Amino acid sequence: MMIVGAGSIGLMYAARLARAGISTTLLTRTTAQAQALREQGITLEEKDITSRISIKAAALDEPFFTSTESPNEGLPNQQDWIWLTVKQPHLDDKLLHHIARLAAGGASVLCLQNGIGHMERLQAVIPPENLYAAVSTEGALRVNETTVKHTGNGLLTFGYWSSQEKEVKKAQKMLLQTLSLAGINRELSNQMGNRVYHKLLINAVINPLTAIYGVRNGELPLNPSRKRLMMALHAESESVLRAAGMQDSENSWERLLTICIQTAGNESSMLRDVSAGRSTEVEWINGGISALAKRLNKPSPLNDAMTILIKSLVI
Ligand SMILES: NC(=O)C1=CN([C@@H]2O[C@H](COP(=O)(O)OP(=O)(O)OC[C@H]3O[C@@H](n4cnc5c(N)ncnc54)[C@H](OP(=O)(O)O)[C@@H]3O)[C@@H](O)[C@H]2O)C=CC1
Ligand SMILES: CC(C)(CO)C(=O)C(=O)O
Repeated sequence: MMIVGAGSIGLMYAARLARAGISTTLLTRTTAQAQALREQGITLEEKDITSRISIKAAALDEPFFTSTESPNEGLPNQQDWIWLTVKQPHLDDKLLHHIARLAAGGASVLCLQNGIGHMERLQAVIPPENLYAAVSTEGALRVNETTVKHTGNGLLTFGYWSSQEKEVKKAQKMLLQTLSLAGINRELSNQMGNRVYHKLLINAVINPLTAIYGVRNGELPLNPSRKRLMMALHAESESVLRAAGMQDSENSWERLLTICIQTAGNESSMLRDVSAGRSTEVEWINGGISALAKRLNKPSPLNDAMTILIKSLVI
């Protein structure tokens, strides 16, 4: 396994895979983080136990990964999986180029981003039979360069991004087995577009509103005015996503409220980004819904407003 992006989700999955004895390499942005990981391993904080796990790590632009003299040396092969665990704003042309190069030997690419828009960009550089979308409901929070907290158990759902691809390949079976060996709850889906839309609907409501009001997920529906705004944003987003092809969205409002309760103590990722002054994923969440609405000739005033409001909070 090769995991690109040693943040919350990348460190959490890398630690659990490596702990199960699965060969795992973390590819970081900085050489300093790769060196710290090589020296100290990953400290994984779980509910009852904290463990230290040795890990292989390198910076993505270290000579080993960028060499043009022996371009295929050390690169992943057809049996391997490359997990992409960076955030949406990180996925620039340079990183896409790196990913394409890493995957040139036929490795499968698993993309764990929330929001929409990234898969279309990856589709331009990765063949459809090797490109997978994933939706994770696990919770993870990076404490520092080598320490991560596993904040909530969940499920990793993955499957081909292209609906044309049907064959269950050896690589998928291998990943299912590997995840099971690592104690990671997982399922294979042939409806990833739909899964991505369902997660998007949740993120489009909880993330911007918790960030604007500065509240944890559980507090959001407790105030009646905030709850009315949640309902209106949910109705608009659901209507756009249904028009775009989302299925099985009955009871999605109740599901949204259940997630607020299940993750009551969480600060949403957007609230955390805004508080830390980092760029957010709003452009790929509410901005993604606005872009779909525009394409479908539908109005999306609330999603448009969320995008502007969140962007104005991070200068
Ligand atoms: N955290 C969670 O619980 C969940 C997150 N997700 C989704 O997963 C994705 C990742 O989230 P999360 O882990 O929280 O984000 P983080 O910001 O914690 O991690 C992103 C990591 O990507 C690294 N990165 C950025 N650019 C590059 C690059 N060019 N090369 C290598 N690494 C790079 C960053 O490095 P640096 O720090 O050095 O800049 C950082 O370590 C997001 O789309 C999020 O929505 C989905 C479900 C749950
Ligand atoms: C589901 C939710 C809202 C949990 O916090 C999330 O995915 C996020 O914070 O990005």
